[in-house]
Amino acid sequence: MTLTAMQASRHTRGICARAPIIPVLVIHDIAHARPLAEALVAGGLPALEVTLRTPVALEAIRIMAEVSGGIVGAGTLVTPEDVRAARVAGARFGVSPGATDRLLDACEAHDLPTLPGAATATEAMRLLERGYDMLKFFPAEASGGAAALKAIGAPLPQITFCPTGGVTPANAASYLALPNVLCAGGSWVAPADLMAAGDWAKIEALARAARALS
Ligand SMILES: O=C(O)C(=O)C[C@H](O)[C@H](O)COP(=O)(O)O
Repeated sequence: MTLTAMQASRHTRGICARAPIIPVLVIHDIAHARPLAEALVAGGLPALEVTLRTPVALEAIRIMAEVSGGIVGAGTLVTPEDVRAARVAGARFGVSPGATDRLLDACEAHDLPTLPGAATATEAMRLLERGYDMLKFFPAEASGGAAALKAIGAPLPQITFCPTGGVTPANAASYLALPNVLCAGGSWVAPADLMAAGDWAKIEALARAARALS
């Protein structure tokens, strides 16, 4: 089967509607995969983005996909090979910092609903032309933050975004208050030091606090 862009956006929209925050995860130790996913899901954040930035990322996706209640996706999709590997590992959605036709062709061919990245009105319009209306706004803070996204939303209200990159507990609410934002991505719910310490209870508490954002 081949996924259309509109089907993909409908799917990623559903995932983004599940919780206000999608944790952006950088996993170095495969032993962290399962307890991390369990803590985040228990804290109320079911959609998890595992970035393909570490050697164990694909194996982590495989393990986390077994955690009940979670929806595990692959981040940092850059090449068609990333898409294929993410799909084989069991990723149920993809996230990319930007978008190219080759990457989107691969996502559609492999049935991987994807949240493609855009940082400008032109990039967002190109993706909309292709049928994508649920996008990642990246890098959110460096691209002007909530003010920029609000301005983009005025002429392009049909596009919904998941801002990611520099989103923190302090600024998340300013994004989530915008009508064109469904959720935001952030790495703060799974800090490297808490993961290294195996402090899953504290990570669950961070997830719970993120879940309460609106
Ligand atoms: O690798 C990817 O595809 C990404 O998704 C990049 C992430 O969006 C940012 O690295 C998250 O940024 P922070 O929340 O500021 O740490």
